[in-house]
Amino acid sequence: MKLTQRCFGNIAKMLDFYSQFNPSPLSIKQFIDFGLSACERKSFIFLRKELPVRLANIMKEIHLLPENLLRMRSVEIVNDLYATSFEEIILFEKADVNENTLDRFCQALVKIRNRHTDVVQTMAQGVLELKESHDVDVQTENSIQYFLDRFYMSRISIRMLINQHTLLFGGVLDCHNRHIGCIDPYCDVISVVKDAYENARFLCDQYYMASPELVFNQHNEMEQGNETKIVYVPSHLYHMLFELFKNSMRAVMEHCGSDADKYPGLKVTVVRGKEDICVKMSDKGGGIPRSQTDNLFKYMYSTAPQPSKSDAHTVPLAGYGYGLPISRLYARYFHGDLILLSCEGYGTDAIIYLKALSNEANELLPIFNKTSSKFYRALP
Ligand SMILES: CS(=O)(=O)N1CCC(Oc2ccc(-c3c(C(=O)NC[C@H]4CC[C@H](C(=O)O)CC4)noc3-c3cc(Cl)c(O)cc3O)cc2)CC1
Repeated sequence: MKLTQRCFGNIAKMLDFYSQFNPSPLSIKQFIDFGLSACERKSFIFLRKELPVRLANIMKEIHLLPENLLRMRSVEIVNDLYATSFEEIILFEKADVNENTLDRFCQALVKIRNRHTDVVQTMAQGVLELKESHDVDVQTENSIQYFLDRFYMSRISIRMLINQHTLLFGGVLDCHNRHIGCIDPYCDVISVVKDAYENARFLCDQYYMASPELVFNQHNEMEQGNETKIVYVPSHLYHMLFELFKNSMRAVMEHCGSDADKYPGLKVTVVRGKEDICVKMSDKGGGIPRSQTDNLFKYMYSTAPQPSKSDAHTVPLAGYGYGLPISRLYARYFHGDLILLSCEGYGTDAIIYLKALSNEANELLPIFNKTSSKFYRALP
């Protein structure tokens, strides 16, 4: 049954109910402290309210999108996925808290996570469908940029909550694993840098038959001489670094030409300060004009026909067009950032800023309210 038919039923009332609550941001410290106490009942009671709140907040924004985007087939598919998941979660609203309920809840979370696996690509397809069927003015493009940043941030946060619960209580316990859910309390930044480099280098070698070397150093202002560790989600850090390495390698190889006998290395500097941990990646890939830098973060600018699976090996370093904007969302999710400083004619520095202290690394969550609604209301 399509969303529209369901929307006139009970779901519309429940959406209004849950969207009146603001999402409750958690810090990495709270995730860790909760994970160490590991009480499944408490987690269930928190999530059976918080997940519908986060889903309802972003669903209300989806419904405010410009008609011509909302009617794109792929956007309708995403809309229905969210409605289905919302309906499944609110079934637990008044459930008895017992073993059976807790098991069914875990299973429901896994089912929801799997259902939403391809949402990034599906939404990108929706944007492509809009570009190919309508003229998109600057105002609409800006509203799509605003919405997608909030939509993907919401998705990152919902998957974080689901992953923590299913990893902590989903049954596969590995007592040798020091991770708390998907968080590593002692994440070694340099080892994630090396992992991301090796995987990006593999793709670069496949396509260009060569790749730039990695040169790295670290400076620990707080514990001189010690390696930089952070309480963080390694997979988030890896995603950001892998994207930046692909971009730097592509720039260097294209700038120097694939017949060069030597390529300028990629320099990575990791700095542990009092408040920030910075990971700076510097390349001599020729850089981009300042006038073009912002475009690299634009979903509409970079949305291109998705490489088919068979093409994936032909242009391995080009993403679906969302790699960089979503990497910036991962950095911002726990109150960090990702910035580009390019010098046209020379090269580009990309800096990832992360919060050094886990109690300052708070989730940054989109909130549906009059302000955000106004942003959409002006749209045609
Ligand atoms: C949306 S996405 O996330 O999916 N994604 C964004 C990334 C894009 O691929 C790339 C990759 C590299 C570059 C690039 C160039 C470059 O290409 N210069 C040469 C052109 C300079 C303008 C010039 C013009 O004026 O048009 C035409 C040549 N120079 O410096 C970089 C660079 C960029 C990033 Cl972000 C970086 O981290 C490191 C870098 O060295 C650009 C684009 C795929 C899509």
